[in-house]
Amino acid sequence: MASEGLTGALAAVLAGQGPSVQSCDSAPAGEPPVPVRLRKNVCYVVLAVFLSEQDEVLLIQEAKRECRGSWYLPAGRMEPGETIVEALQREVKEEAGLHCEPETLLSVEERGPSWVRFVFLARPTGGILKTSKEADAESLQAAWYPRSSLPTPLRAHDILHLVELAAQYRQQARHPVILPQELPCDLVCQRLVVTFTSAQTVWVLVGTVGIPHLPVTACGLDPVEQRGGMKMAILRLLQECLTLHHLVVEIKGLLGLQHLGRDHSDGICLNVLVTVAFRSPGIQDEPPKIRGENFFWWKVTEEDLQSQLLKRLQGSSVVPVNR
Ligand SMILES: C[C@@](O)(CCOP(=O)(O)OP(=O)(O)O)CC(=O)O
Ligand SMILES: [Mg+2]
Repeated sequence: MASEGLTGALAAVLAGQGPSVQSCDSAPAGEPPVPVRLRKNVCYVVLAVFLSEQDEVLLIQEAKRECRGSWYLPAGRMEPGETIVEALQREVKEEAGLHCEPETLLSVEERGPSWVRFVFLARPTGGILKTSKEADAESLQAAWYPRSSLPTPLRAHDILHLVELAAQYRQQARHPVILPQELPCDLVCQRLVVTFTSAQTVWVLVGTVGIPHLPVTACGLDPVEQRGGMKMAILRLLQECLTLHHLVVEIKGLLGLQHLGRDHSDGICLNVLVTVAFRSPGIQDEPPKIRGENFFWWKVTEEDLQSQLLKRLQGSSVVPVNR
């Protein structure tokens, strides 16, 4: 029988929130992971997609020598001490002249745990659009363009997919609003909602060290985990308790994001929905066996929680995490 705390934690994570990270259930071999420091061993980037009711996209013209004159979405590297939303609002003001509010996370992109980009759908809330008269080192100007005819050259074509994500979200929101929760964290880590479903029953993997909790895996900044991406930390934890070769593991995406930024707390915790299923198509009514004492399968029987979880699973109602 799960504790009330566990039910509350799962409900909070499904609502895009979540408890602050107390400890990790899995970490890279060797030295304990060092606290991350922005601009020292991690780089976080924020990027805003503004899509007007007239289906126009806000683009900025880059001033940097290496991409001068090319067009891109307002984006930039976070600075120590700021929250993710403060960084987004600063970059949009600097590059486009506008005040803004984030509507929701659209996507999280990673090139390993030391480079993570947070992509937001955002809306303008004031300010004056930057024209070429206000050109400076941050950007030459900003302008709205029809989504069907963006200017060239683009700094990089990766933004085309992001603009499409925004248009799809506007057309039909596939996931609830998900915004960063300001909670302290020292590492780049992932809290996992690992599920096994059979008929209309769903089990969730629970860590037993300390009080029962949703397991947390710390991401390493070593070359192996950099090359393998953030999924390596998830597979490492699962390998510690399950026999993966007869299972299919699917990392569905983000349920929530936790970061503080202030007080040198530069870590992030991604709350990630994961499914495990047996490779063999036979009907498996029970979840796969767990090795050791550090985890168990919790059958979610609380009706509302179970239906919320099944709904998220069936609809893949999560923010995509892409490499
Ligand atoms: C790194 C980017 O996602 C763009 C954001 O970084 P900038 O080069 O625009 O940084 P700032 O000078 O802080 O605005 C592009 C990439 O290749 O990742
Ligand atoms: Mg920039």
